Amino acid sequence: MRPGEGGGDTRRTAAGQAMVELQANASAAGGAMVVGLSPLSETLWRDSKALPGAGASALIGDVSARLTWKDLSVTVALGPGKTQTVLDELTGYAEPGSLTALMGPSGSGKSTLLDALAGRLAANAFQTGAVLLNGRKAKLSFGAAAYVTQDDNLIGTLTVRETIGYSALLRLPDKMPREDKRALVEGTIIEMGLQDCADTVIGNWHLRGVSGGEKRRVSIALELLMRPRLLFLDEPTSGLDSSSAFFVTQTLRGLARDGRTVIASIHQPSSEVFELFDMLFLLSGGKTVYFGQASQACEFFAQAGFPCPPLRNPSDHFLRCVNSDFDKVKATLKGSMKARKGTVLDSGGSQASFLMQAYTLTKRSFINMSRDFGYYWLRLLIYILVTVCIGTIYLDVGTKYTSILARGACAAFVFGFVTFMSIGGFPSFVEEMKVFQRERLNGHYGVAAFVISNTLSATPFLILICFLSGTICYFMVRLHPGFEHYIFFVLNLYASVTVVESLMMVIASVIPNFLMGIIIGAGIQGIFMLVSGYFRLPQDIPKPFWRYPMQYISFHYWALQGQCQNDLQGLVFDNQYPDQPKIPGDFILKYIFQINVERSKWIDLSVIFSMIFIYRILFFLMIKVNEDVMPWVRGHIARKRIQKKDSGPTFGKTPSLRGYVVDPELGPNES
Ligand SMILES: Nc1ncnc2c1ncn2[C@@H]1O[C@H](COP(=O)(O)OP(=O)(O)OP(=O)(O)O)[C@@H](O)[C@H]1O
Repeated sequence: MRPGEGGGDTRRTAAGQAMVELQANASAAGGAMVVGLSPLSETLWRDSKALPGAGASALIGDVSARLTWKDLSVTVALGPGKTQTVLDELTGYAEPGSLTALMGPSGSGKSTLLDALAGRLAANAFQTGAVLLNGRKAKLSFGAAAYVTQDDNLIGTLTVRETIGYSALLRLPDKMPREDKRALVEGTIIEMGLQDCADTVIGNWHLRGVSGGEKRRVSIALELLMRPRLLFLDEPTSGLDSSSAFFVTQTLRGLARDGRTVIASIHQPSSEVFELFDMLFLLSGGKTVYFGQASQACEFFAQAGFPCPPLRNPSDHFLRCVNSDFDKVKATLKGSMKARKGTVLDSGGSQASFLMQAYTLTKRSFINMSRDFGYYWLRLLIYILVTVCIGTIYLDVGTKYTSILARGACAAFVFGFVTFMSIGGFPSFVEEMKVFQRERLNGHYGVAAFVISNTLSATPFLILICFLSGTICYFMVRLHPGFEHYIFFVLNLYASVTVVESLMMVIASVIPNFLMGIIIGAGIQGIFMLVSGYFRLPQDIPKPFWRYPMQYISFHYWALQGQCQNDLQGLVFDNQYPDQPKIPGDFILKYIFQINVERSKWIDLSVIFSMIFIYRILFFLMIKVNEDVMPWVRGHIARKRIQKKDSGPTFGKTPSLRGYVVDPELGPNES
């Protein structure tokens, strides 16, 4: 039995079994029914733009996707006046029910061709030529076509079933009954052969989960939920051992046999994997080397004088040989390009409402955090440990003369270093950010739902962490006695930790890279700490830049100002010498710590809460800017570069295929 399988969830197992039977019945009936769905869902299923055609039969016929591309060229802008032709006048097609392999040496343009066909080229890349869907020019978008990237961006703490289940809730229409969504999830699990690991977690750095091949299949399953008619996969077998690669490709072949059009870029498949492909598009230096039946490629190469030696893997052989018989391919294709005009594929993003998205994202994020040892449990432990250390060092700090500095240092450490530890949540934010980008819950609502869910899901954990560690610290150090002072201390701690989290999320939205994000986050916080008023007194901090505006945008400054007031105001301290009068806290605040006692500590706290709000808005805006504005800016810059290049000298032209001499044993050499 696999970990997590348990055997307790008999209902699910029964549902799975039912789906197998239903699928078998459906196949027996020629695939004429949409398996396991109620009449309402069946109608929704057929009517919905996002769910075009489920099951084998629905895909074949008027909703099938026939993709053709003609004289497709892609040029990328590399720098001022520098461009590169990555794809050079490629022509080809992909039929419904077929599995097409895009093959070629590294850098030959496989991923670029896949991106161009899927309509997701980088902003600095420009495409000419036509990509036709069922004989018409159409923008391929989410829902009509699915794209599985090389990276499996999944949440490591969720099981396979949960991962697919949440994705279904996030994207399928609210009107579809839950049981039908569940049936669809179970059907997809079966379709992708994931039954055995359905209750196993995906896995992450500290959690052993499903295998690499199973992860790939989960990524494909997530895209299949929307029943796309066209499926693009970028190197679906990369990083897999030969048996996993075979199984993944076999699954893709099964999906193609259900009437889908499946196109996958693949580097160097084994002969068994290669045999599973129907069509082969072989590229070299951005040009077509071979396009046709994969099974006839060996013969084609043999006729051209490059027979595949016995026992050699055909794909190895093809990659070594380069054939320039492009005209023949073009002629073969001429007829197929005149295919009758068919249905325009509808596009559509998530069909779930804003509330459903916000609710599902919050629940999923909450479950993820509660299972994520690093984000929550380890952090809780370290917070408690550190606050016990603080409590021991400043134990019963008292009101002696030396306690004045001790109280200030204690506050600076708690609101500087302890809140700084919130940076530990960054890997979790990056993971969620990447999953969000894969899910493409586009539009203002999708982004708003993501931002809200992030805030809501983290709140209970942060409250608990701050309540526990704040209470330990407050009572061990014996800070200013009184309920109001205790509550202020805990709230100030909560606000400070949350504001750091919010800042880190803004950083994650711009730089979704663990190491870089943590270094940048640590740097920003270090600077904020420096101007907090503890390391240099507030009025001594140089005015331009450091005081205005840096000090005022540093949340450490507001947290420390508030806490010092909370801790010292109303207390009386011993003087340096016993014969001198006692020193009131207000005097210390005003003349030693240079704190404005006229301003209420609650105002300081409100400023931090406002900062949390501002950071969340900034988080929303950054995602929108990244989604909507940045591609436009990059595209504009690249266009300018290409225009400059066109009027200047030529650089970086891809070498012509005709410039190659082919040695059947050694492969191509440039002459
Ligand atoms: N947006 C881009 N900007 C700059 N160069 C690009 C861009 N897209 C592709 N290229 C260049 O085009 C060439 C082909 O890249 P592509 O990723 O399509 O190749 P590939 O065949 O998929 O390679 P691999 O098998 O190594 O992934 C490479 O030299 C790459 O650097």
